[in-house]
Amino acid sequence: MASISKRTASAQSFVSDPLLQMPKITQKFKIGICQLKVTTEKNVNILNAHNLIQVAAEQGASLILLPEMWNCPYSTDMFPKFAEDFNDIDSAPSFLMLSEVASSLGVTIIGGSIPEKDAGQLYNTCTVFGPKGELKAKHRKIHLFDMGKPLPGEVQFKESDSISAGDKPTVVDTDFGCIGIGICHDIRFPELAMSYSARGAHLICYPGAFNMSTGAALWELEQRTRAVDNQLYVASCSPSRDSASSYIIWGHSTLVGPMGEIIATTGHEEAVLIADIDYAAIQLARESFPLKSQRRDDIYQFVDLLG
Ligand SMILES: NC(=O)CC(=O)C(=O)O
Repeated sequence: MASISKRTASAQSFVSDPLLQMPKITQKFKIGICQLKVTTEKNVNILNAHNLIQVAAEQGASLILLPEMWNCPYSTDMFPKFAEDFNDIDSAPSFLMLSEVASSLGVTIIGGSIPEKDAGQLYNTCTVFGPKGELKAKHRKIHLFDMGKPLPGEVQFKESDSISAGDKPTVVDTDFGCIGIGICHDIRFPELAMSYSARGAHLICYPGAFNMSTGAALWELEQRTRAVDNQLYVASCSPSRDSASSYIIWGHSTLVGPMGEIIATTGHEEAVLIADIDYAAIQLARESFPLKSQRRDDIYQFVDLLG
């Protein structure tokens, strides 16, 4: 509890070239991706997340990623019931558990997302904790999952029925590189990934909960595209599948390398995926395909209004 008041929010770091920053960070490490089973009992979900974070750390992971909405079923009527106010940490057990387990295990946690309540609004929010349990960043999902015409056989979903959209991109400096955060539908916006790359991201983490049709069609494709276009690592983490729920989740949490290659993936059951990241692969990809210097800014330009 005492460490909470010392937390600092220091997202939004702006690094011009990730390769120049490499000596200051750990370049080779294991990521642990916890594809968690989510139930209708919040306390069960918290205990389960705690246990699987511990398993990931015991298997050597120093950076641990959780799924979108890991403390709550992915359903707009559930979000208000499971939401936590991070300004009132005594009533925010999910938030508190992440801080405490990061500190007790000495790991960095990209905390998936949970419903956050703040000033009468709800957000779909990812928190990032450093190895002393300090809150390093908070990302509120920017692009809400409001389906237009559903894909054949698909359920309709309108996230904005209960959630408000965030209004800031999030790039955070950690001991394990500069990490951009997007939540699920955020992955469909290449401009966000490009802006993270331009700010020096080595890795973009996407907690997500694609469903059976969007997952089969697009989950892997979107991750590989964001990775290869930006020549960086992409990690995704989904809840596991519950075939009895109203929104059936695809699963298949994955790590993709900077050439768009799948380094590790899993099926739809609960799993702890451990995979190696080596940022030297970013340099290799960029040496083979020096896209940055080959860009034709005289013909087209990417304008990052916040950059
Ligand atoms: N949770 C989501 O944002 C779901 C999504 O994007 C999808 O395609 O499914």
